[in-house]
Amino acid sequence: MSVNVESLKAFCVSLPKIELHAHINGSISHETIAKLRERKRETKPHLADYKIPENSLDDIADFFPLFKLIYQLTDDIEAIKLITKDVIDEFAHDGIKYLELRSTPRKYDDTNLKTKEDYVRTVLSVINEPRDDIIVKLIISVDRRNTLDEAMEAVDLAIKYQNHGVVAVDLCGDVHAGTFDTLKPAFLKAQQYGLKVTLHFCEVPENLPEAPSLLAIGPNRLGHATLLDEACRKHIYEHKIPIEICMTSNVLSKTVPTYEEHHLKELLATGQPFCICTDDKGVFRADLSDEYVQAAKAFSMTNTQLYEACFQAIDSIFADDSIKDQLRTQWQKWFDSNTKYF
Ligand SMILES: CNc1ncnc2c1ncn2[C@@H]1O[C@H](COP(=O)(O)O)[C@@H](O)[C@H]1O
Repeated sequence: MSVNVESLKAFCVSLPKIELHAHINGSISHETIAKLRERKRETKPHLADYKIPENSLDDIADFFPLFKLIYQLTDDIEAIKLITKDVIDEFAHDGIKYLELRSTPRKYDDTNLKTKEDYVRTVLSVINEPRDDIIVKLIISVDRRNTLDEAMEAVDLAIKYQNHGVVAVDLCGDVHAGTFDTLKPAFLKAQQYGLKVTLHFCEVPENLPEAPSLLAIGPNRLGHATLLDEACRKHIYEHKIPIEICMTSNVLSKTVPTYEEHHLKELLATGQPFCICTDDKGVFRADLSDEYVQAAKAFSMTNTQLYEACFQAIDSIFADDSIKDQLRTQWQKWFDSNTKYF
């Protein structure tokens, strides 16, 4: 099928969309990186020419070290405010109406970002700025490299700020590092306090042995779920656990060979719940509208199917039912006034 990519892209931008899997520090655009470099010109001259390298990954293992430099640019309160604001503005500009950002709290002795609580409060101060074009919530990430004490600290912050925009906790980080079982008590505590849980799941085959332990806690969503064995597939499908799909991230980090071979195909065919997401739109240089374009091209999705993909994702958000209802009304209104596309 030949597709007019320009009009497909315009449609995908105009489509009201939901983003549920976006790491703040991986989502920083090149324009914002330039602003960050400028801020640090005197204190960190070695970063004066820093750019996020393009198409540089031979393997997903090459991805995680990128943050050693990105974090040097985002190590103070003003930088965290700047990146959070710019990332939200960029998502809003791309037609996202509901956004769950996620981030791993950090602290530094030699900047004004003295505690992980400072980090969370700073991100929330921006997320909670009133605006009428987008709703934003926060998921607090626990890094696989964390000790249990560090994971508990992150979860305690999530609990403390649960009524101020935090909706869930996430397990993320270097897929070859750490073990879930070490961190599991922290996730169980989060659940006891009513927080939702999403877990990066089987991005690489080496994660399969711990998969039963991850599934046993009853996660509300899973990130990626790229390489499933039969037992995982059966569990996820029976429990209809929504999957956060990040196609460009998977293809560029080479955990999936091509868009056409992406496991979204199977979710579409079997009617499983999913949400198309960006993961790290700065590093992978693809907006959410681009991800919809890729899905449409790879799986010959019609405009109606793309709209339905966005609409069904509302069921998987972590905000409460009143927000879900509000979004469904907003989507329906958009649909009614955009019949030209269908
Ligand atoms: C490619 N797939 C992925 N798999 C696992 N973890 C990922 C990831 N992409 C990003 N992160 C996690 O998010 C952090 C950056 O954002 P924040 O500092 O938290 O805002 C990275 O350090 C990594 O731990």
